[in-house]
Amino acid sequence: MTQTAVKVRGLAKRYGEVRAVDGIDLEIGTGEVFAILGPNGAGKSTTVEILEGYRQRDAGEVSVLGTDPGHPTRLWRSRVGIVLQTANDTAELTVRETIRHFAGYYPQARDPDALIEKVGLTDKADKRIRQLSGGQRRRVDVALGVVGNPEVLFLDEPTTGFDPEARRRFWVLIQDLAQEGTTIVLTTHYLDEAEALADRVAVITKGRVVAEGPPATLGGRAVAKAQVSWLEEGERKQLQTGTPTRTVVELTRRFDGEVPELTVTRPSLEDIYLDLIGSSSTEPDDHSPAASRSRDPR
Ligand SMILES: Nc1ncnc2c1ncn2[C@@H]1O[C@H](COP(=O)(O)OP(=O)(O)OP(=O)(O)O)[C@@H](O)[C@H]1O
Repeated sequence: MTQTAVKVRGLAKRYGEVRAVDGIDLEIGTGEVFAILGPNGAGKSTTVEILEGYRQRDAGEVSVLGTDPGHPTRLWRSRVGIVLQTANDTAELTVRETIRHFAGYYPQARDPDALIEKVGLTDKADKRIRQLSGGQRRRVDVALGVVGNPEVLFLDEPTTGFDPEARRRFWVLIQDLAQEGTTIVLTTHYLDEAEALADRVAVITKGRVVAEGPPATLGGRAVAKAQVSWLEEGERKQLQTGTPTRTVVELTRRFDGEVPELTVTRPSLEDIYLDLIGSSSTEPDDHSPAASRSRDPR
């Protein structure tokens, strides 16, 4: 890791009796894409909202770009990008008007039309926000999160409601931003998204980090046993093995060539994730604190 963009030590936050965040440590390097995974109610949004400066913590140390988000300055805010839940305060403005309007708040804003193109809304640029579909509005939200050219970008479930093509387009946008050196912190329930985008992931359950690492090696994934499966005398056979190549060689000899319906698989990120969270998922309350946040970036 080069420089540290986000540092969290012993972070804690309670809501009454609920320990939403219960001693989280994180360190995210400049330019890293970091995904926070976890079941509903695990404490992801609370953590991200504290990092964004939208929620006060009870305990712990937090630094984002060297500043405590509990005491944000105006300059710090202009260096941090946040994708808020869809708000309706610009519903009567067009996509272009909205993005131009918010670009005006930032010293080093992106070119609004280039950004509209990047999020795939060029043909909707002159439509009013209220005329857009849910997924299209979400793309406007993402555009507003990056319009200020932030050094750190926080994305809380950014692609919920996107169609598959919009998700892929969003991934390309995130990869572009990462290439430009933007540090990106995202929460997601899509494990393929974490796998495609993240350099490292942290899995949170009940307000604690239970595993952390690159998606390819998380929770011992890289050294987990492979499953070899084939068809023999009309029956599906399966074998868990740490040496799948040797097994395949033996099978090839035995069958004297092609092994019927041979597959070799290793645990997916989803398998590992489900193992990690076990039965510890907590039920969500049906409130959405983020929905009431203001979009004004000042
Ligand atoms: N404003 C609040 N008041 C009271 N309890 C809250 C509040 N916000 C969150 N909680 C509780 O804190 C816990 C963590 O919630 P949080 O929204 O951080 O989880 P999450 O991991 O983001 O969940 P999800 O995946 O469902 O968005 C949950 O038990 C939730 O019910």
